[in-house]
Amino acid sequence: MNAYLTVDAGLAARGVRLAVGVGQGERVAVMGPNGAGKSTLFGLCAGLLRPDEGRVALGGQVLADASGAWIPPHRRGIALLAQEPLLFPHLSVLENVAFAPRAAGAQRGAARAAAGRWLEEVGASALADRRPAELSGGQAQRVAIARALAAEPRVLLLDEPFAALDVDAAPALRRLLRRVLAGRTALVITHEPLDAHLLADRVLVLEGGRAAEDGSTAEVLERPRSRFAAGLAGLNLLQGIGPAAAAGAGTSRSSSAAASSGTAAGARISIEGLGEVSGTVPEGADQPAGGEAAVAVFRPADVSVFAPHDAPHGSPRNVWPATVLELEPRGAHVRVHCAPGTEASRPGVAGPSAGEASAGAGAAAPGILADLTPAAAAELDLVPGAGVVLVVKATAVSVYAVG
Ligand SMILES: Nc1ncnc2c1ncn2[C@@H]1O[C@H](COP(=O)(O)OP(=O)(O)OP(=O)(O)O)[C@@H](O)[C@H]1O
Repeated sequence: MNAYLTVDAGLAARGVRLAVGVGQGERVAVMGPNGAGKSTLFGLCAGLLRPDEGRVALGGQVLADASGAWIPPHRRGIALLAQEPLLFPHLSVLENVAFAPRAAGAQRGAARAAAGRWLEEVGASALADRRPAELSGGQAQRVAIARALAAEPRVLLLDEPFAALDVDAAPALRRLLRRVLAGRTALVITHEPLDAHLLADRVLVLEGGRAAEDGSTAEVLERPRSRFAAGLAGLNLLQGIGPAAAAGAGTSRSSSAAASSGTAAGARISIEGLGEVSGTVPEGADQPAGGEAAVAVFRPADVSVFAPHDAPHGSPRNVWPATVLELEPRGAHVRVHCAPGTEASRPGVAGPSAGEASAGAGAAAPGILADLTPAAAAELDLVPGAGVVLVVKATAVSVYAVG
């Protein structure tokens, strides 16, 4: 791996084993559910944790390895910006920022001059003489950013930089970070897809202590491979497998099947509890192969909901009986959470048993979200437990291999 920062390391006690490379000047959004290993990744980089497997290296220098090599945190050239600003309460804002160049050996005057420049950079010059207790959350975070940058770090680690801020303070800080992170090597833990788009070139999704997805921000959020990333992007994602070789289609299924039809590459995948799902293979994605892992991805807004007796028939549509689990008002629309399957499953659509359906999302049959107008939801008289039929056109479903 030709990377500037390399974390090919693990901590067995935490069930974390990561192999991640970050290029110089690359900005990576680190995302994942609670306990996925995001903080552990930061701890390994910053020198707060020692790996018991593998190594962490920066610019060709080993920072830590399982055999005991160890560069202490303050000599790594890695700055960690925590959720809380963590300023020294007894120092002025200027002195807080000057602390980093001072610690690196700069003379007092030079350190204060550098601090002044960084405060200007983050738009906080007017705060120079205040104490941290006299700052708002947003102001304190600006000062913390100036202090992190004043250390001239080789790598900047930001742990949910807006988490502790008022919603009002976040947009300005987001703009500031977008500007100051340009061209820097940075990792940002965030739960916000917006931040992944604005602050990062790449998204790394961790799940269960492993990297589950790693790709350009657009790729991961527009063509997710995991349910977690699909959820971030506000998309439905059903996991399945490519079809067994279709009758008469030979054994090798490739994009030639679609190419020969002269239309967008169409494909079907099999989903446990739902049966076959039809969709199209997006440009650049891989055609699902027989028996290999594949996903079907579609927007909640593309899911139509019908009363059971009103459902339209015929291809090229996906038609799934389902049970309403929950209605979630979301301003201009209502998000309907559904579990596919009812006792009265339609012929040709293999629904899960009622028991599976009531287990809801996360069970064998995954949950499906549909966005309706409030008027449509009212007209259908939707309530939790109601039986419905979900219909999604094949053209609205992306299917692709994720193996
Ligand atoms: N101090 C600790 N001691 C032992 N195990 C820990 C400790 N902190 C975290 N873990 C475990 O290590 C694993 C990774 O946790 P980590 O804190 O890195 O996840 P995270 O993605 O940062 O989660 P969150 O979003 O909740 O902060 C989890 O299984 C967690 O339970």
